[in-house]
Amino acid sequence: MHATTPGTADRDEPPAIELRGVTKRFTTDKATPYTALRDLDLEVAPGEFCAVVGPTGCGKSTTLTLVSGLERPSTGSVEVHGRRVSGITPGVGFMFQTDAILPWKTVLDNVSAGPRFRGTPKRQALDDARDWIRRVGLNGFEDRYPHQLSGGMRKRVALAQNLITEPRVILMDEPFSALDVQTRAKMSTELLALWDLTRPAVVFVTHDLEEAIALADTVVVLTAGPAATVKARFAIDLPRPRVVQEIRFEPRFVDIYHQIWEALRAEVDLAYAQTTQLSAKESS
Ligand SMILES: Nc1ncnc2c1ncn2[C@@H]1O[C@H](COP(=O)(O)OP(=O)(O)OP(=O)(O)O)[C@@H](O)[C@H]1O
Repeated sequence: MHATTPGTADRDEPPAIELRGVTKRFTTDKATPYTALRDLDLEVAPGEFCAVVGPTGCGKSTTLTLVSGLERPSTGSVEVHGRRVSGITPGVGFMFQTDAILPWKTVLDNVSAGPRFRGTPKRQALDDARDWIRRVGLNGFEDRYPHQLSGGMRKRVALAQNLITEPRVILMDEPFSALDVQTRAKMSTELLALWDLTRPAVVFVTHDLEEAIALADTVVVLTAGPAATVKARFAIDLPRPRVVQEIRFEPRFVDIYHQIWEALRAEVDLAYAQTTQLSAKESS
């Protein structure tokens, strides 16, 4: 695997995302605070698709909340496009496990809500929303309400809601984990095609190493918590465009999977051992 030249990165441009020496402690009801992350460095270039994997509870979501500005680091710095994050970061889109679409609004109103909130005139916002609804494959569903859509369709609405605002950074926390396996792979391929239209930097958190490799330019492996940090970073040299449903059968994909799994396995085992020890202690 060699270093990638992601997206449309310009040599003089600052990284899209840069975390330097980040430690994050949470205060808990116990006497000592819980250190979720320690001395974590992470850099994502403009246009780069970065997947973050690691054992359960290691701090993947916490890393995203620091980039989004929802949480502040205890020490260290977090920058987006060369600016230190303080408060909610503008120009950043989010997609989480549970979608944030409004049940009482139609698809069209959901997708146009963001631009309207930002002051785009109604007609323009509706035209742009129709364009994005078409791009995510929901032509003809503009007047449906979320409860009238399948899980995959709701994810498409959430994608359109994000992409219509043309974010330069998108943070995704297991966005497709609630979908069945086939829909999930299809959505992943569609995500790559849509990402290619505007090439935002993406940080995609997942438990699924196959999904991470199929999507990303770079896979970052975190260590088991507490005090998680970056264990290793792998550049994924699989050609694009990729069809997620098929790429996992390529011999190169299997090679890469083995290499990354070597790094990840020890952390997963450690996290598992910690959890089982903890529950044994609690039940004794
Ligand atoms: N607000 C908080 N207060 C106290 N502890 C927290 C808080 N948020 C997260 N933590 C702890 O920090 C650690 C990292 O949590 P985080 O949700 O970032 O992990 P994760 O890798 O995303 O987990 P998963 O893979 O299970 O989704 C966990 O031990 C969690 O309990």
